[in-house]
Amino acid sequence: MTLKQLNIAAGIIRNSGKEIFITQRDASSHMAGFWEFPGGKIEAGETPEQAVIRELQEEVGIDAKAPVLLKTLEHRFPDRIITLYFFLVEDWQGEPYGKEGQPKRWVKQSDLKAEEFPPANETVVNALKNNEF
Ligand SMILES: Nc1nc2c([nH]c(=O)n2[C@@H]2O[C@H](COP(=O)(O)OP(=O)(O)OP(=O)(O)O)[C@@H](O)[C@H]2O)c(=O)[nH]1
Ligand SMILES: [Mg+2]
Repeated sequence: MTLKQLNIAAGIIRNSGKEIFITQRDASSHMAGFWEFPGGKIEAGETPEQAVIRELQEEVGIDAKAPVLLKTLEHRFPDRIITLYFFLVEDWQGEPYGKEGQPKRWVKQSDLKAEEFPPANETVVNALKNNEF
């Protein structure tokens, strides 16, 4: 079996109070029940930046301005290999909400918990916790 290769762009939406907006993955999805930075698959012909802007419109209803690429990493799951592009979003229009009905919350950056996220997020979540970004 060949592994599925996916490219994903995700947005770390951070407000001026150093809180981050996270959403919970649907019960029927890959990594169900884990919390995530909203985002999704980069489509053919899209740059990672274009993808994160589109995904944030679709999933949380904001217009992200000037997302900044923080980190790119690859993670091998048993059934797939994903390349993740994590963008910091500190400037946007609108108020983020769970546009697809998904649970959401704002969490203080220092209170993020790596174990609430898919394993691929560990280094980024720990870097945020440690104020490296
Ligand atoms: N959005 C997002 N996906 C993540 C994160 N961490 C992580 O491992 N993933 C994985 O990356 C993939 C993201 O795909 P997705 O399901 O969000 O894709 P999508 O929004 O395009 O969904 P769709 O295909 O249902 O339309 C999933 O396999 C998910 O488990 C994260 O922080 N944010
Ligand atoms: Mg998604």
